[in-house]
Amino acid sequence: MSCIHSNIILIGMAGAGKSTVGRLLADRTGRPYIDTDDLISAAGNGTLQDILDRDGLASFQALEERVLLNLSCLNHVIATGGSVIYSRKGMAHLKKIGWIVFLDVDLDELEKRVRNQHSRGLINPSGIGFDALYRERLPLYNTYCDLRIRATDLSPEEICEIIVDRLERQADKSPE
Ligand SMILES: Nc1ncnc2c1ncn2[C@@H]1O[C@H](COP(=O)(O)OP(=O)(O)OP(=O)(O)O)[C@@H](O)[C@H]1O
Ligand SMILES: O=C(O)C1=C[C@@H](O)[C@@H](O)[C@H](O)C1
Ligand SMILES: [Mg+2]
Repeated sequence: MSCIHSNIILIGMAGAGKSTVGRLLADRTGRPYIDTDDLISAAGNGTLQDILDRDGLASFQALEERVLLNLSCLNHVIATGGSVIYSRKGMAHLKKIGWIVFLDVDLDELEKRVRNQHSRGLINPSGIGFDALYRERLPLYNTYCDLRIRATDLSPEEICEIIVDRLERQADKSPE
């Protein structure tokens, strides 16, 4: 989908900076900001880890899918949870309503940022280590994205400017 009038949707691993960049990008582009993790927390009455511990993985993923399918906004910035790529239906819906940007951060940097792997509601269906989880997910993030940003050595502000620049170039190309 064209990015001009649609949502800008950030995907990537836990710790990639989706929420940090998402808030900046919302301010910079004057779009409202939504974080699907907040919607899951509200719908599930607890932190992500509470919901996982209380209801189990399958229920968490069903709730996440419902949250994604219920998104009907336009022109928002949407930060997602790292696990959205496990929902085929959810991702098909996101592709319809927005322009998907993958924040691609190297494993070494993610490991430095994600210290609380066992309490942050990490979705790990195969029960593997963080490095294997990264390798399992990488092809999925790449498959679903419209734009990939190699974000490892960039500040949130620099990432935000790259996205804005792409948006503006897209706007220049569109017919009146
Ligand atoms: N570009 C960046 N450079 C350095 N640190 C960053 C960058 N972006 C985010 N961070 C830091 O990394 C951590 C994780 O960021 P953030 O919560 O935005 O990630 P996320 O992708 O939303 O993760 P999750 O999937 O868990 O919601 C935070 O401590 C944040 O300050
Ligand atoms: O990457 C993940 O599996 C997730 C990380 C959490 O921060 C949340 O975004 C959500 O629980 C999924
Ligand atoms: Mg986040």
